[in-house]
Amino acid sequence: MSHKSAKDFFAPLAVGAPAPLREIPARPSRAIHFFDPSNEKMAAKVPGMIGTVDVLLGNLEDAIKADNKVAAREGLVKIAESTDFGPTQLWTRINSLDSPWVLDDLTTLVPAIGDKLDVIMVPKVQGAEDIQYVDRLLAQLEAKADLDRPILVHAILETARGVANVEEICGASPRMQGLSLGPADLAADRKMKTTRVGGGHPGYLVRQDPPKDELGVSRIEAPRATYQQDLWHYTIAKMVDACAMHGIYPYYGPFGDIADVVACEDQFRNAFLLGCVGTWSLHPKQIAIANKVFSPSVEDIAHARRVVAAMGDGTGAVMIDGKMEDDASLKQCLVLVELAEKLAEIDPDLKAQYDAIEVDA
Ligand SMILES: CC(C)(COP(=O)(O)OP(=O)(O)OC[C@H]1O[C@@H](n2cnc3c(N)ncnc32)[C@H](O)[C@@H]1OP(=O)(O)O)[C@@H](O)C(=O)NCCC(=O)NCCSC(=O)C[C@H](O)C(=O)O
Ligand SMILES: [Mg+2]
Repeated sequence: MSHKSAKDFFAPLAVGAPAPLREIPARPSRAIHFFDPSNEKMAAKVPGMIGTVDVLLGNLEDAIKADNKVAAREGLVKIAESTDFGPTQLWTRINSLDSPWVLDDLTTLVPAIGDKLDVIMVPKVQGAEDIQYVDRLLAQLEAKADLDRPILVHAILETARGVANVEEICGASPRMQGLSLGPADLAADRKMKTTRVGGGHPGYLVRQDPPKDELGVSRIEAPRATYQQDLWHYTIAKMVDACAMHGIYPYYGPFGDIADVVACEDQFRNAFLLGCVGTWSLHPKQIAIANKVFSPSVEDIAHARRVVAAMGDGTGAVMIDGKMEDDASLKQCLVLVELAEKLAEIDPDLKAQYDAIEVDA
């Protein structure tokens, strides 16, 4: 595969297109809330969600019936034109690049609402060539629409080839904002034997070793604890590393068991701890879960601030509550403190909680 030379990487791909960003802003995006713009009930809820969710995403791809594709696209244009999104970002998920709808998605949305769209999510990305196609087309459309800032691109990791090519996808364009896991399509593409949209599976487990009898013979029929494992650990970790390497942002994806808010929270928290900055929300009740999980806890921020205060210039080692802290733990604490500061800028409740923390070094 040929790569652009370094000097051309940040050059606009069309005459008159806005200059690419050199750094992707770390805007809070704990929940990317999906809605169907062709569904009147859902669309009616959008204005009331502004300010309560970091990202609203008008979905045009899977979950939208073929007969409603045009209505969804037109519905999104109408909503974007008539709504002030305030602090909430507006994203869309376009149809897949091999579908009959995607060209009209892009050629309709960019001229009509390109100035309001922050990020375009591209599904089923297979490799750098998919991002480069969208990159050039967006530059042409942005130039034609006289936009003054580039629309960013987010890829969904939902094919085996996409996972294998994850690093080149992240580095394919300066528009790349981040990646999400698409566990349902990925499971199908990999021929995993599951039927769910994200989350765990009771069959994916390890079992405690068997106890032995008095002669030292293993009693394999004895009751033994089993521990369910995370089907998505490998892919999320791979995605997090690729994103971190390229200065862009990793997200978990959908959790389809809307009723199981407990397991949803667990899955989101695993992703948060591994380095993801947010997740998808498919139903209004998942927004609060995501906002809670992807905001550092007051306890973690209190501890992180103690470490920052105690470490002074950042060199050497100190003991806090019986544990050694040094440059490496300080850097972890700074990740949390900086995230808390960003979130406090847009979330007054969190700001009040973080401001109430007293640091005794
Ligand atoms: C999952 C749903 C189909 C459930 O819908 P419903 O049965 O209507 O739920 P409720 O009765 O509990 O809804 C209560 C009210 O809330 C409104 N509602 C529901 N969902 C949303 C929403 N996402 N945004 C705004 N408002 C919403 C209902 O209309 C009810 O309103 P009212 O009657 O006036 O009280 C539904 O939630 C849904 O379709 N969600 C989105 C699904 C989606 O986007 N799926 C695609 C993403 S996942 C994916 O693509 C897989 C991925 O790519 C992969 O490969 O892994
Ligand atoms: Mg999918």
